[in-house]
Amino acid sequence: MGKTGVILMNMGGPDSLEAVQPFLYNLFSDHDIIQIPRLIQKPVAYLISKVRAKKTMDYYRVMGGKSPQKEQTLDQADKLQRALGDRFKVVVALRYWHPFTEEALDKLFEEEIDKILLLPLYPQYSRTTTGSSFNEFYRRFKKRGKDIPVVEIRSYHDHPLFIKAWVESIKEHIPDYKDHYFLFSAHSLPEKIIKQGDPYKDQVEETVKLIMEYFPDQPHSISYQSKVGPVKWLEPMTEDMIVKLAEEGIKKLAVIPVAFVSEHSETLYELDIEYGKLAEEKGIESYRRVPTLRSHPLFIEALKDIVEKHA
Ligand SMILES: C=CC1=C(C)c2cc3[nH]c(cc4nc(cc5[nH]c(cc1n2)c(C)c5CCC(=O)O)C(CCC(=O)O)=C4C)c(C)c3C=C
Ligand SMILES: [Fe+2]
Ligand SMILES: [Fe+2]
Repeated sequence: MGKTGVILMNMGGPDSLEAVQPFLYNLFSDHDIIQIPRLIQKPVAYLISKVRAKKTMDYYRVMGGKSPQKEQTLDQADKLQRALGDRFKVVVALRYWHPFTEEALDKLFEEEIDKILLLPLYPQYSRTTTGSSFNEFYRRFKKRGKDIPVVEIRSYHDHPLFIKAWVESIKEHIPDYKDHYFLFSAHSLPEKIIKQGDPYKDQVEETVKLIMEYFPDQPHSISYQSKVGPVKWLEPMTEDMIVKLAEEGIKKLAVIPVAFVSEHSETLYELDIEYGKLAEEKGIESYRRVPTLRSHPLFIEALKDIVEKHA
């Protein structure tokens, strides 16, 4: 009997400054994340990536020259593999930088596999993230000509252990959390995508509602970060919210990146550096950011439970 393969899926990030432009090219070439007319998508992606790379490289320079997402995802895979044991084989497929889906499949098929589970490291489903990783998987998998059943885990935004992991992590990192206002910050999305039926916003709200059941009476709100380009994205924007809260007299703010499970430019640069500075300028005295879940034991337990229930 073969093993059950588990493919952990994430976005990936540049692992050097030289990788920033090709990483951005891969991202803007993806029709699932950005709808540029197909005929011109690749040349336009090339132009945008060339222009944007300069600014994006500045973020990564400040972060030590790379995104830590790959290391953190590999660590999650390692811990999950140990938790699941030998009947499973866990591999990592990143969408826009190494290890790509093709590399993940090579590694997976070094052994006999009789079932595949697709496990995104995006707790809330969006067709721009999870949907894109699934589509990339099927394109590559089809070419292998293997007749193996595939199970999609679309989201786990409401999984009790995922919620518990956030609750414990908030308490661990901000022991005086009761004095802080909770600002849940999630990656934004173009509003058009939500109007077309993407469940992302509803699922983010559900995650927050379930976390807040453990913190009755704690003042809190949700905002969205990291808008790209000129179209309308989900609001309120995190930076506007920080200014508004400061103006309302909030002095202690805890920012909780509820849609991310590893660190990258959006947390280490945008939340910590950019918005940290903004908060200070606006008079916030305690600006604290809860780390992403990474390999928090309860998060690994959550992933293990999700895999076992789908296996
Ligand atoms: C162009 C449109 C984009 C959409 C739609 C989008 C959705 C989306 N993204 C994440 C998570 C991450 N995005 C990251 C980087 C990043 N994202 C975009 C564009 C869109 N994202 C760009 C251009 C970039 C590169 C950085 C920049 O130039 O600003 C990252 C960080 C990667 C890393 O540093 O390792 C993450 C994580 C989600 C969850 C999401 C929709 C729900
Ligand atoms: Fe993004
Ligand atoms: Fe950003």
